Amino acid sequence: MLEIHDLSVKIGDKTILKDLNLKINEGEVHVLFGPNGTGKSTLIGTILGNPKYEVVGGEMIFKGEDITNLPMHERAKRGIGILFQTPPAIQGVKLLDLLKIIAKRDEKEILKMAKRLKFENFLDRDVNVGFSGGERKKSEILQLYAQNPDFIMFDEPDSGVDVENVELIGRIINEMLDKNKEPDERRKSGLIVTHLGYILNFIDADKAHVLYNGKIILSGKPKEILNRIVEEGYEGVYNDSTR
Ligand SMILES: Nc1ncnc2c1ncn2[C@@H]1O[C@H](COP(=O)(O)OP(=O)(O)OP(=O)(O)O)[C@@H](O)[C@H]1O
Repeated sequence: MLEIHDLSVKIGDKTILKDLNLKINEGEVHVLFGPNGTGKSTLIGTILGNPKYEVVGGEMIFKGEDITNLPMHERAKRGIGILFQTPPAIQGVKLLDLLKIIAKRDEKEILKMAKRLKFENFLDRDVNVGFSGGERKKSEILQLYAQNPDFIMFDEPDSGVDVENVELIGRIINEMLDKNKEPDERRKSGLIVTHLGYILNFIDADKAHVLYNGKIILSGKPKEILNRIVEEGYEGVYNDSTR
């Protein structure tokens, strides 16, 4: 679904990502770990097409098409979606009205999902205005569910969410990524940035990567990678990778 070849990205005159390679097949969910400031949000923003990030080398191929120079809305049209770390509030727009505009699913399905998220009482409120951290996450999940993109990036879906809701959100993300279907019926793919990995108890992730100083230094099974990070720290993992 998504192939990234030798991607290098700058912000201003600072190079953040260096010759990065990543391949996420249809039906796969990948996890991205890495210390603060290492370029995780930069990678997500670059895939999304945020003009703040300047691609100075390499290419991004999505569903066989080179999207490296496509504007953001064209990428969204092709099925790239995101759950932001800190989503914006939209004064004067009711959540239900926004959902109706962006929906690629039946309204009944969306209302059912709102109930599952225990969020039906928020549909008449302005989008994200005065919402708590966890409520914003639910609002964004509901918007993503309505949009139904094929490739979804999650930037710290567990930040600011309590234990009970991490489980609920994790299970819903798992379903949105087709993980409750048989492997050969899965059509969605995802990339999840998480610091603590707790949400991975509820999401069936296929592969994890460690991003360090703008490069992927290690890839493997999510639980094994997480254990290594906990045991050795990022610096230890990096030192091992250079031996
Ligand atoms: N506008 C900017 N000007 C200069 N440097 C920037 C700018 N925006 C981001 N950076 C730098 O780019 C680097 C990568 O940032 P990025 O947000 O991608 O890291 P991250 O891995 O997502 O970090 P975190 O885990 O803390 O969210 C950081 O050193 C950051 O300071």
